[in-house]
Amino acid sequence: MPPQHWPANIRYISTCSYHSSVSKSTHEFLTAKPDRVTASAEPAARGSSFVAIRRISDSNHPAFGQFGLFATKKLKPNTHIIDYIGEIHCEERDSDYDLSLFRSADVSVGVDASKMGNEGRFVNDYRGIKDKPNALFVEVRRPSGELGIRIESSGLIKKGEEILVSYGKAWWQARRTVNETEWKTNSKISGGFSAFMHPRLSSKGFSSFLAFYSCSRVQGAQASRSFSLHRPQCIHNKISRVSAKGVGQRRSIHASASLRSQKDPYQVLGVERDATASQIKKSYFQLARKYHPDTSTDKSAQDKFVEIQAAYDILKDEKKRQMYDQYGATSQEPGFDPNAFSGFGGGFQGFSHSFGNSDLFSQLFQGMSGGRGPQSSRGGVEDGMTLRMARRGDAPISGKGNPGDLLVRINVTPSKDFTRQGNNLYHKTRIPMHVALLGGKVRVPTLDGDVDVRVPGGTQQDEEMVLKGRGVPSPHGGDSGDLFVAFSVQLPRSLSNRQRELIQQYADDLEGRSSGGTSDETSTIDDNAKNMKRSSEDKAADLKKGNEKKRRATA
Ligand SMILES: C[S@@+](CC[C@H](N)C(=O)[O-])C[C@H]1O[C@@H](n2cnc3c(N)ncnc32)[C@H](O)[C@@H]1O
Repeated sequence: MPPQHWPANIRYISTCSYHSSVSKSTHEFLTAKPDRVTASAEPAARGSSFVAIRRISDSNHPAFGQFGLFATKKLKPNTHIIDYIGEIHCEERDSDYDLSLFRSADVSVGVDASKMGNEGRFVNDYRGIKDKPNALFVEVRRPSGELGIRIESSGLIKKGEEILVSYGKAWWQARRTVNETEWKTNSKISGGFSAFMHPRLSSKGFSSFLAFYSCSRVQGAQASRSFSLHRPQCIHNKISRVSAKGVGQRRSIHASASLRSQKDPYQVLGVERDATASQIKKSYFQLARKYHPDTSTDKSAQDKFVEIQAAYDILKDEKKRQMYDQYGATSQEPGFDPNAFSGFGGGFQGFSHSFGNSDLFSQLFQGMSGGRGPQSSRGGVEDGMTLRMARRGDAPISGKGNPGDLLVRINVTPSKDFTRQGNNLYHKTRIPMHVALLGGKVRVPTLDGDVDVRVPGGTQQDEEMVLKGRGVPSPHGGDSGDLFVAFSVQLPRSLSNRQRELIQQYADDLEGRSSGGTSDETSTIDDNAKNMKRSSEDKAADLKKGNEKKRRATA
């Protein structure tokens, strides 16, 4: 029976439902039968006994008019209040009730209670209501083996008090940002933890979010973990605010020890070297299920789970796998570049390859803030783009497992030389009138330094010349863009007498008149203007005379 105030258009369910977007292997993983039931003898999914849905009638409440979840009795700290029940799916959804359940490099699972769920869907965020939350989302393996999320009290909750959690700063930031402007162009979004899926993200935003999330998420899971944890030491896109020194220090704590101790991924996953992608995936899911720290009784489950993740990380990625096959474990080290010293790094990848092992972050910082780092400026990165550097993020809070990913949000400093459209660059160069008329050379900046460009005689104002391949390299490894050079013809503001005489001759010649005399003074722009006026008056007079002649001849 649905509880009081349950909305008629939403299905009330007491156990999670699985959407068709959840693949068989993901489903198996999410519902893994534990080797041994470790959880207490609590009900499979706690229902409504501790909570009631109430309409928010306080006009000062930010969710005024909506509903909230209230305690029906006094709840001690760490009480399992209610499970968050909804539809488990692997889709990108536009829902404010979509809680993030599990995320790996290639699957993202949410529990969405927008169309079906239980009372848990009515829990509000504490912001604007209380100083801090009194409850939190906790990930659990239910006694049935099902992976789920429940709401637990973090402190004492009085009878009648609203149960409030934290959705995570990132969720609110994303929500605000998405409402205000497009995600793509926003550079203010900081990473951070978000319990809910970010609302209304474009595909691009969504994948960025996944990456942000993977930085925060504790991998190599513990039996239960807080979903409201915000990890301030995570560094995302705020590179420009952090000193190179500070960044370097932080980084050194989490140097890629796990990478260095990497075992043969084929052996770890128990597959042949020529295994297909689906064989690898299958084996990964089997092993991940077997050694999941929540359910496995194996003492070394945690370490094995981490190894399995790391191995899969390489073998699921065609490029990484190819590199591993060719160059071995070193190829997975940060900064490894098979084409070292062979010139440009090749766009996106070149960017990450450009960092050596010594001090990745300070180099990164220099590259980013200077904006002239050869790899970053040639790498084809764009303003607002996020570079993901696998496992260069923070270490798991548990101390075990792979580090998260480092996401670097690029803020490209505008260039004074170029404007950019896609991979093409535009540069406007001034040329003197005589060069425009007679032809010549002009020095033009390019990403590789200044070059001489030949200007053809008779070049018109704003005419463009294309320097093929001198634009920005494609971040995806394709052709570089072009550099378009637009010519701006500069007219002299003043002429010497001789120059004026010559121009006059030119004008007379053009207009079929004999040359006039000159004075000894240097003409100014005003003189020129007067001359121009005079010359057009002359022209008009000539025309009049000509017409007169014509008329007479006709008559
Ligand atoms: C998971 S639902 C919570 C239940 C919701 N109040 C209802 O009646 O359906 C999340 C939505 O509740 C609202 N909400 C929750 N906490 C809020 C807060 N602190 N301030 C403003 N709105 C809040 C927002 O509209 C948000 O999208």
